[in-house]
Amino acid sequence: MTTLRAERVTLGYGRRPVVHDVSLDIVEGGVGLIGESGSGKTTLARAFLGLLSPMSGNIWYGDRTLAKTDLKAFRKDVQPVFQAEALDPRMRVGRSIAEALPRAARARVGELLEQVGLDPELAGRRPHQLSGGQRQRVVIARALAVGPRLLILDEPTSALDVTVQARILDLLASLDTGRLLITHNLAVVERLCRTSHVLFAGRVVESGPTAQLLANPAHPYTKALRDAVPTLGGEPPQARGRTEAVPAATGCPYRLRCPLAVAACEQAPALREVKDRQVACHRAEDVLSG
Ligand SMILES: Nc1ncnc2c1ncn2[C@@H]1O[C@H](COP(=O)(O)OP(=O)(O)OP(=O)(O)O)[C@@H](O)[C@H]1O
Repeated sequence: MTTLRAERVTLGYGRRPVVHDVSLDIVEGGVGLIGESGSGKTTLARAFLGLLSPMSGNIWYGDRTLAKTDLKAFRKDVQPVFQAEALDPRMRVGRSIAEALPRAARARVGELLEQVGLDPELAGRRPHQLSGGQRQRVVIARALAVGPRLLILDEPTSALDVTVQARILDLLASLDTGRLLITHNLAVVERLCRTSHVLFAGRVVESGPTAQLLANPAHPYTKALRDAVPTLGGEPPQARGRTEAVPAATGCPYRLRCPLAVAACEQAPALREVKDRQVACHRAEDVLSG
């Protein structure tokens, strides 16, 4: 797999950086980006798609930076899968898919619909005449039309109910493309991504193998995210720290919310290796053993 890689990337809008010094490889087995709203997930995804240039650092595709890559070929290799609402409401879905195909290959629409588990007859419908799950399958078929090596998926199932979501996840898991998946749904990363990165306030605070990271978090924020997932019939999640607190401007950005914050947290922690993780927390060992 040709790797797509961010190297010490800072990204922003105008002159305001919102993603800071992030390094991240899209490796085999799927990579998840987890974090709350506003943490910078979509901004990073836009940079990986070549839609936003870094303020500093580089995005590499194989041995070239995106600035020096043939973007036409790159856009065939790396395809976005966004939410189904992005489909043109006036266009028949078959035409939406055909638009992504080279002229000579337009007959492949039916085949692509079948590949994502849809009846080719549905090509003549408009998006509002399909269910939410069917629309999401159309979005996936459209992304697959150009034969991509890598999919960049932004909340691909968040608008769907749980059973439909499960079937879309089965479909995505069956595809032989690489993937970068953005979500706040931990069950989704667990299913589709072997490696995950947790973003807080535009910084990676923890990276590692998804299963271990969720079973035994090393950063208090990962732990809070995991513990906030309600379980049927389980204890309600306990309030830890102040969830409404804005990121701190100096020191550890999480310290105003963190129940474990100590004086040392006024100094920003660097990402460091702790067991099978990279974690930016002075108290990672305490979190792991806690
Ligand atoms: N086009 C834009 N212009 C200016 N600021 C922006 C723009 N898009 C995003 N931002 C800001 O950048 C920060 C990160 O936003 P981003 O959309 O990447 O977060 P996110 O983690 O994807 O959030 P969500 O889960 O809500 O989509 C936020 O503070 C947001 O307000």
